[in-house]
Amino acid sequence: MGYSELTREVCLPVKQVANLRPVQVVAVTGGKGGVGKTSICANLGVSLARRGHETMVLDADLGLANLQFQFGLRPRYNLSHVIDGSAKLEDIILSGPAGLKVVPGASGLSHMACLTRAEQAGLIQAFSELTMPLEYLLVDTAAGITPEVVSFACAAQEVVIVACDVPASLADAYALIKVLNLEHQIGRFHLLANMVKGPKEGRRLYEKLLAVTDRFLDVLLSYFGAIPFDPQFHKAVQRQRAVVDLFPRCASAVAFDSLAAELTRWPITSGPSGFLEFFLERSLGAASAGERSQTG
Ligand SMILES: Nc1ncnc2c1ncn2[C@@H]1O[C@H](COP(=O)(O)OP(=O)(O)OP(=O)(O)O)[C@@H](O)[C@H]1O
Repeated sequence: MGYSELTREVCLPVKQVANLRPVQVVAVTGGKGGVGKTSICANLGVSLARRGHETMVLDADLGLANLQFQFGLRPRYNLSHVIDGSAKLEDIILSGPAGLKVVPGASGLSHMACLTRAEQAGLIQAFSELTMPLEYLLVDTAAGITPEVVSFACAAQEVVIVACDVPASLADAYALIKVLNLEHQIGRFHLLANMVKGPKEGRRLYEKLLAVTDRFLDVLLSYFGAIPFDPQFHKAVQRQRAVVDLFPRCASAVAFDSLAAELTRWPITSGPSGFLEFFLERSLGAASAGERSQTG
């Protein structure tokens, strides 16, 4: 099915794909630019893939995509071709390190940064058509609190907030959590502290944010973990390689491996969330299979 048909179909009831397992969809966001969302998505994705999990990363920074550069990939087709109908989603997926699947976004196309709601919905819905085996989808969002960032966060089951220990990052992280909670009823977030000096600083950063969210919002903010500031990390980014691939024993690579292990312990929430979701059919399929096994 082409993209335009999907866009037209988006308000219709979805069909169920019962035999495919649900996909854990994790949005990586943070409000402030430059806190490390893209490189975290890339390295967490490779770490999950290296642990043997079928993993895909999606560059959802629609106007200024750069996830593919983390792997030195030069895609011919990207999401803009899916949206204009000249390519299908499955045809633009690239293979990265350890078999990681990479969905390249478009760069330098201003119209991509302001998709209509129907286009955003069609894009999210297009993932439900993929029939390949998949366990994790990591969604690298743009900076800011734009309608796209909000749509992609709402379409994921888990939202990871990346923050650094600078006032602007903490303020933006709080503002994003507030908007997602008060305007979109998202109640569960995971804090990932990046570029910290050590584990204690990561935890302190979490506690600072928690003090504010506990005081003013009704949300569950859990601590995902920390990634240290690591010159090797930056070196790997400059060489367009994943740090977990290039320097697997350096401090940040070790942190990514434990974060990947931690992520695999998160329960998969299946069943409709009330929002348009990535892989909705698989989720509905799993929910109805669960009902069948309970009643059967
Ligand atoms: N833990 C770290 N140690 C050292 N450098 C880091 C670390 N995390 C990120 N960086 C560096 O910070 C810069 C910004 O990272 P990145 O592009 O991933 O951020 P971003 O949040 O995706 O940015 P944008 O909002 O522009 O999309 C990169 O040069 C990256 O190498």
